[in-house]
Amino acid sequence: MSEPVQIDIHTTAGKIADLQRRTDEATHAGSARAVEKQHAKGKLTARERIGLLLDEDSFVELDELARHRSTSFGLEATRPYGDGVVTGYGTVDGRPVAVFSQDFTVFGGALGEVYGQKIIKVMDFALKTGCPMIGINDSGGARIQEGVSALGMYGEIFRRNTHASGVIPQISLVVGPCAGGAVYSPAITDFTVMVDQTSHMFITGPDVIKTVTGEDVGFEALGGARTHNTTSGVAHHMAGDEKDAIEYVKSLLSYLPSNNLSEPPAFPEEAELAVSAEDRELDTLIPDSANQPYDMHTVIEHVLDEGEFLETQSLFAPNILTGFGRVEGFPVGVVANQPMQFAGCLDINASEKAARFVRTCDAFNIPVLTFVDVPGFLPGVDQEYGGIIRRGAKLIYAYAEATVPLITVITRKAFGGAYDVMGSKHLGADLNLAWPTAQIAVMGAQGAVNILHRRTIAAVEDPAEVEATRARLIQEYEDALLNPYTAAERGYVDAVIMPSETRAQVVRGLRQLRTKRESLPPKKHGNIPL
Ligand SMILES: CCCC(=O)SCCNC(=O)CCNC(=O)[C@H](O)C(C)(C)COP(=O)(O)OP(=O)(O)OC[C@H]1O[C@@H](n2cnc3c(N)ncnc32)[C@H](O)[C@@H]1OP(=O)(O)O
Repeated sequence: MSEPVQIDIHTTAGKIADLQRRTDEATHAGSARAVEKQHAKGKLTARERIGLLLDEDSFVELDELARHRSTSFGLEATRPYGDGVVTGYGTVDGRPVAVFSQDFTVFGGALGEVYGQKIIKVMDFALKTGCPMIGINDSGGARIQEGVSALGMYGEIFRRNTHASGVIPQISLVVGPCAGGAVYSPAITDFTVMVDQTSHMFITGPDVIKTVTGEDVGFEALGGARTHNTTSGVAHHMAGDEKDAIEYVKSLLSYLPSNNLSEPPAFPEEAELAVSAEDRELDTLIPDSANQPYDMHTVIEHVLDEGEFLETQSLFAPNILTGFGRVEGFPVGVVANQPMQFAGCLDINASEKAARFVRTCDAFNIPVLTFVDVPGFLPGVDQEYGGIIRRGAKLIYAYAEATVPLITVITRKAFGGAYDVMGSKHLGADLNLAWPTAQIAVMGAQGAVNILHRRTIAAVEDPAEVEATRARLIQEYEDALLNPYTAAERGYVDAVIMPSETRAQVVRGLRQLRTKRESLPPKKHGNIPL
C-alpha cells in the first residue's frame, strides 16, 4: 500500500492539492464495496446517471463539499463529502436543466438535513432560472439518525415541488427504493419514470403490511415499476434499464418548454398539405360495424410528423392514449380514446390519466389534439363506488380550464356525457372536426331503441317479428341520428372532413391557433374535484 501523500496546506501548491484531495474524496464518497453492490443489482451510481443524462462535460456541481454535522448515533465518525446526494446543473441537448441524484452508496441514499438543504437549494435554483428539474431517486428515505431534521427537509422539498408545479417541468427518475413519505416528491412532479425490477415505491413496505393487515406481498408486486405503471398509475413509463429510463426522460424534455413563460422547443418545417396515398389509408380505417374496434394509434401516427408518438402511461388505462408528438415541428399533446380497450369507454383511470395530461400540456403551452371514439362512461358498481362522478369530473375541468389551442377530431362514437367531456366545443375547444363516420348522439342505437320503443317492441305479438321490429327501429335511429350532420348544423363541429384530410386540417388549424390568446377570470385558484 502506498503512503498517503503529505500535503502542506501552508503553500499554494499544497492548498491546490488539498482541494484536489477533497474533490477526489467527494467523487468517490461511496465505498468500492457499495459501488460494486450497486452495479451487481444492475444499478448505476449517482454520478454515472448524471453522466448519461447530461450533455458531455456540461455538469456543474453544487455543494460537492457539503457534509452533515450530526452527532447522533455515532454519525460524527462518518462525514462523507456531498452527504449522499449529487446536485448541480448542466444541459440536455443543449438546453439548461437542474438535477439532483441520490447516492445509494452513501448511507443508502438516506436523506439528512444537509442532504435536504442541497436538494432545496438546487430546486430554488431551477425555479429562479426557469429550467426543468430532474430528480433521480434512489434512497432509503429519511435518515433515521437525523430524525425530524430529515422529515423537515422532505416537507421543504414537497413545498418546492408544489410551488414549481406548472412553472418548470419536474421529472422524477425512480431508480431504486423510494419509500415512505419520500414517494410524495415524485408524486407531485409532472412525470415519474421507473425501471423494471430495480425501482420500488411504497408508503409502507411488505413487513409493515404483513403486520398490520396480514397481507403477504413482495417488493416487486407491491411497488415495482410494473405495478405503478399498470395498476396504480403513479408512474408514466416503465423502462427496461436505466439507460432506457434516461433516454425516455430526454425524449420528454424535447417536447417541454424550459418553463411556463417560454415556448416548447420547435423545429419548424412546412408540411405538405396535398392529400397523400398514406393519408388515404385513413379513409378505409373505420370498420362498417360500429362494434368492431380499430387501433387509434393508426390515426395518431397519420397526423403526427413522421408518425412519431411518445406515449405517456402507455400501460395504465390503455382505453385512453396520451402522449406527445409534433406537427410541422411544433410539439402537441395527444389525447385519444382507444376502441381496442373497453371499446374506448371512459372510466376512472382513463379520466384521471387524461385530465392530468391535459393540465400538463396547458401548463406548458402545448396544444392538445383530441381524437374521439367514445361510447360513454364504463358502467359498473365498482366505477360508481370508486367515484367516477368526482373523478370523471376532473377531465371536464381540465379541458374547460385549458387555454392552449385545442383541436378535436371525432372519428366515430361520441355518445352522451362522454361527448361533452372529450374536448367538445362546449368545453372550449377551438376547432372541432368530425369524420363522416362520426356518430354524435345521446347514446348508441341499441340502448336508444330499448328506451324509446320499449312499448312498440312489447306490443309485437309474433315472437318471430320482435327482432325484425327492433332491427328496423335501430336502423331508423341510426339513419336519423348517428351521424355528424346534426352537430354540424348547429356548429358544434366546425367541419365534417374526409379522414384523409385530417393531417392537413390539423396543420392549418394549428397554424391559425399559434396566436391564440385566452385567459380565465382572475381567481386565487380553482377547486378541481380532487
Ligand atoms: C417524509 C419521508 C419519511 C420517510 O422517508 S419514512 C421511510 C424511512 N425509510 C425506510 O423505512 C426504509 C429503510 N430502509 C430499508 O428498508 C432498506 O434499507 C432498503 C431501502 C429497502 C434498501 O435495502 P438494501 O438494498 O438491502 O440496503 P441496506 O438495507 O443494506 O441499506 C444500505 C445502507 O443504507 C442504510 N440505510 C438505509 N435506509 C436508511 C435510512 N432510512 N436511514 C439511515 N440509513 C439507512 C443501511 O443501514 C445500510 O447501511 P450500511 O451499508 O449497513 O452501513
